[in-house]
Amino acid sequence: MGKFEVLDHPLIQHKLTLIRDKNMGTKDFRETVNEISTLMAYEVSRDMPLEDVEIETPIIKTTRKQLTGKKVAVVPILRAGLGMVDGILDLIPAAKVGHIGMYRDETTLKPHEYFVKLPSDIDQRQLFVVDPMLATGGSAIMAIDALKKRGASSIKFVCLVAAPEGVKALQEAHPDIDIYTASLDDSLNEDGYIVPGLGDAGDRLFGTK
Ligand SMILES: O=P(O)(O)OC[C@H]1O[C@H](OP(=O)(O)OP(=O)(O)O)[C@H](O)[C@@H]1O
Ligand SMILES: O=c1cc[nH]c(=O)[nH]1
Ligand SMILES: [Mg+2]
Repeated sequence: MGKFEVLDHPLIQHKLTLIRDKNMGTKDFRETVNEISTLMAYEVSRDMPLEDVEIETPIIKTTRKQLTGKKVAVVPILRAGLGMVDGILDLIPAAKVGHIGMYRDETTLKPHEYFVKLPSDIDQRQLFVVDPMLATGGSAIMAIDALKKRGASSIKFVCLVAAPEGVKALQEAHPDIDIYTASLDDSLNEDGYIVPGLGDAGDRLFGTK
């Protein structure tokens, strides 16, 4: 079974509380989601492998560490996942970005895929699949199905808020992936929204309500 981690750094927790407030406007919401995503990228990249490399400082030759292993691609689940991309690229600027478009039918809560555009070498890359909300888990499961079908094998899923139902479903469907969230919330309501949650992340990021 992959990891399941709640990233409880105080800065992440504080900023998450700020964006839960229904009175926060689009500009501040977008900026703060990016800030949280940068902090989460720092935590999620903790286990990136290092190798020894010989360098020469102005003083002596020495052997020090540099990153090795798979290069990264960030894969936002559209639309709301887009809100996390720039914050992650601030820390990992050389990462490629793939896009998976997914919307959840408001009545059935079933996800529908409408767009997939990925770097050609996703089978060689460490993927960070990002979406602020893991609710029923349907969208994340379908997005990761689409990635695996195209050869992806190293996948971390990063969200801001997760419902217990979504975590369970995602772990059952894809037991090999690591899941990182800033919060494990209480439950889902009858409309499929996370409680307490932060509302509709896509609408709040893009002002579409
Ligand atoms: O776990 P699930 O039950 O599948 O729900 C979570 C999905 O719902 C939201 O997207 P939405 O369908 O609202 O699309 P949007 O990002 O374009 O607003 C959210 O960003 C996730 O992708
Ligand atoms: O609470 C939720 C659930 C799904 N999608 C959202 O944007 N918010
Ligand atoms: Mg939405």
